[in-house]
Amino acid sequence: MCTSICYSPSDHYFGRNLDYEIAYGQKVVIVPRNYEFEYRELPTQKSHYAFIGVSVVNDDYPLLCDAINEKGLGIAGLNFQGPNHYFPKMEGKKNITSFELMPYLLSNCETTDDVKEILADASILNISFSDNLPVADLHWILSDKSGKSIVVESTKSGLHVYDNPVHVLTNNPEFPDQLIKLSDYADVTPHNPKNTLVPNVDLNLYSRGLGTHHLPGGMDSSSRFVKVAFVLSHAPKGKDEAENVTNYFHILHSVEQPKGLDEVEDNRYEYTMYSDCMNLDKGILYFTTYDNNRINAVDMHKADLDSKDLICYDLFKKQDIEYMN
Ligand SMILES: C[C@H](CCC(=O)NCCS(=O)(=O)O)[C@H]1CC[C@H]2[C@@H]3CC[C@@H]4C[C@H](O)CC[C@]4(C)[C@H]3C[C@H](O)[C@]12C
Repeated sequence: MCTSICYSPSDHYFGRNLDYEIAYGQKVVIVPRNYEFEYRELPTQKSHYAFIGVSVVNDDYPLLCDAINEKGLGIAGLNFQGPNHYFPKMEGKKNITSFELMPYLLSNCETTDDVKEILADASILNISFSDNLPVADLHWILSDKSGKSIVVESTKSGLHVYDNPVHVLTNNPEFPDQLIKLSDYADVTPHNPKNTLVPNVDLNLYSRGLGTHHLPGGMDSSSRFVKVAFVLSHAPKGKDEAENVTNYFHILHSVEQPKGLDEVEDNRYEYTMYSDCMNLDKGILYFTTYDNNRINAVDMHKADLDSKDLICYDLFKKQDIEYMN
């Protein structure tokens, strides 16, 4: 499972929890403007917008999990096994493979409106990157620095682009169904509830936080969708970057998966491998990992963005405890 959000207190902060049981050796990667992209069915691009994100690097190619570009557009891919369907090559359409979608959109778009325009005549091509890598069944959330979010899903009925008013995405079911389920929790509130159950009885409201009593807490995709939508929509605005980044991680970590709770096969558990927070306005990527709670950061603007070569930084690090005595 995964969870992605866009938090917009003033600047816009985009990113995700990557929850899985297999580490693919992800790194923080900067793709500079002159790194050449050869696409399977689209013209080669010698230069494009620069971007930064978390990526598997295979044969010097960035297989992105999530990233933002220098114009303030962010995109993350989340598992969508089941409803997902990619297509054979379609004449008269832009055929984009699923692993090319993120780099292609980040290379060419500034906003989610640009993305809608580019995808109007596109189809997601059912081709794997190489014989030893599976085709990943994904859907995508995109946000931009105007604060808009959209979701892109390719299903048997075609390619769909939805406006995303709650600025969150998890996994199945299809996005419109996730939105409908929110209604079941419409009365969840940060306030202590008013007793409308037995109004003439003086109930002892025995705890703080009873307004959230019915908030789901499961590891499953719809529970995380509802919970993070609630946490995000009530998150305070910080007064500076550090406070906003701190708030952001508290929102995402409210739906993180500790090891041991989500068994995917005998004795194998999915857990939150990393969480990242990318400032769409400033081009900075912050991250924490399962084994390292410290917030680490990479600023794309401190790198040579006119280069031709990928720039990589380690993501998975050891725990870093400050012993005080
Ligand atoms: C596993 C992750 C989703 C996590 C998630 O949502 N877990 C819910 C499980 S569930 O919903 O409970 O079943 C996804 C998200 C992005 C993916 C990479 C995208 C690039 C590349 C595409 C290639 O084609 C295959 C290899 C490749 C490196 C991909 C590996 C893997 O697929 C990644 C990491």
